[in-house]
Amino acid sequence: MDLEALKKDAALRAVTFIRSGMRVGLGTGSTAKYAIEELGRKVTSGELTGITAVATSEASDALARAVGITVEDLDPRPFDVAIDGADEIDPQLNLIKGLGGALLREKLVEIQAREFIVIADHTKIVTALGEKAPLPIEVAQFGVVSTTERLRALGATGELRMNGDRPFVTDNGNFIFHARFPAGHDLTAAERSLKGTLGVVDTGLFIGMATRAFVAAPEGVRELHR
Ligand SMILES: O=C(CO)[C@H](O)[C@H](O)COP(=O)(O)O
Repeated sequence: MDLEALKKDAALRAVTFIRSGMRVGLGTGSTAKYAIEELGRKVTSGELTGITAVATSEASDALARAVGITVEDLDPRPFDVAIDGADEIDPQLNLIKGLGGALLREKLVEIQAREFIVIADHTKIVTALGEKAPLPIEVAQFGVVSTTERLRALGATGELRMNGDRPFVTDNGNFIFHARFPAGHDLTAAERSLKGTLGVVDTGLFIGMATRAFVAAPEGVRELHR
């Protein structure tokens, strides 16, 4: 079974949690895409009515509108459900997110979700965050060299995410630094100092936010709880 089929399996399971009238947070990335498409199918077929959504990126916003979902701006009302992918998932459902470049809007939306469901294929499961993926950190463009020096002083190595020969620019006009830390570095403990670093807008550490995960493997979809 290929990874795309697994991502879709996980996404479809998560969408079964959405009921008519719900306000939904829509994630970003290749797994979240399947959830948005499935939700659009249920909305346009009339299986679900009264759905409103907020998207976590311009790309997901455009996709959601294209498949018939009513998309709104973010306001302080809670979401009944938010569904999104992840780059790493630890046993407590702490996450690394943001390799798709959308971590800030994802965190802004998912922090307001009563139920934040993570969808992924089995390759995203780790025993400790940072095992496989770099940690994406969104940084202001202005002073980026100074900011990355401050991050290096905290033990990070890494580089700016590039788009061809220029730094990748997020939907919010910022850059992304892909940080790596020495083996055994406790990323959840480092969150406060990383976030407190001048020039850092936010990190891809999503600690204590996910309530549930659907993780698809060739044997089937596993449901995980915090
Ligand atoms: O955090 C994200 C985007 O900022 C994505 O959810 C994460 O990168 C997983 O993406 P994919 O489903 O394509 O593997």
